[in-house]
Amino acid sequence: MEKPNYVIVFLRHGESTWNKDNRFTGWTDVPLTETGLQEAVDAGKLLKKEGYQFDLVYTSVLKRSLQTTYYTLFELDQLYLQEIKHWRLNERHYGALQGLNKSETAEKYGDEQVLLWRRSYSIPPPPLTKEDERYPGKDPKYAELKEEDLPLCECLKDTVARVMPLWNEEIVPKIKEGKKLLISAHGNSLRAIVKYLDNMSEEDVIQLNIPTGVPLVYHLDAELKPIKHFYLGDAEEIRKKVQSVKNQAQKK
Ligand SMILES: O=C(O)[C@@H](CO)OP(=O)(O)O
Repeated sequence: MEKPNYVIVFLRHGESTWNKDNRFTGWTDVPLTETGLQEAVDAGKLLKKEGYQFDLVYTSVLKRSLQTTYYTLFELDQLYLQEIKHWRLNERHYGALQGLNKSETAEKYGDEQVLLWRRSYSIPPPPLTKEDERYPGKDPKYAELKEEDLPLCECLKDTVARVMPLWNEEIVPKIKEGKKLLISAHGNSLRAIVKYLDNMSEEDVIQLNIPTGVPLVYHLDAELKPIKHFYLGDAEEIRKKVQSVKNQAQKK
């Protein structure tokens, strides 16, 4: 088997309160549930058991990713690590869908429309207005951002466009320095990175669903091309978790 030049681990946050309520979340800053906290602890235990240690951590600025990182690093006994919190790793902005129940939205607009909003590459959800309370320009977390960087909604293509500058300008140099990185983020910001790394087609990325709280390991060659990737944990459990993400927007 080809020996990797670099190893990087991605982690989607554990279950959030809005995952549990089955609502479109995006940039809404909701916390983890008890189950989500436990998923983060379990991810840390698993990483420890498998011998993973990190040099540096990247997270989004949303608390479900920050809480997950904290509990995971606690189990790894690596809370001392430097943690870079960056808005470019935030979840995809779900626009005016944020707050709506996914299956009720499917009842109203149909499964096909909701699948396009959730998983298509270039069809954005309906946008917010700048007057909307949910507009990121009203949130002090984003006070330093330029107006053109504040989304009203995003399709996955838009998320790729905002994640990639961080990937190329900051994360890639760190990988090349030999730093072992943990990237703690979200279902769709991780889909954006995985699409790029695996050079997935716009059609194939529709089928990509990333489960909560399961470490996703990538082995990369010298050019940072993936040699292989795999989830840590029980294959059947992971299959069920992926399936449940996929089915979230089914009509009741
Ligand atoms: O609501 C969201 O922000 C995301 C992740 O929870 O949902 P989906 O899997 O439907 O893209």
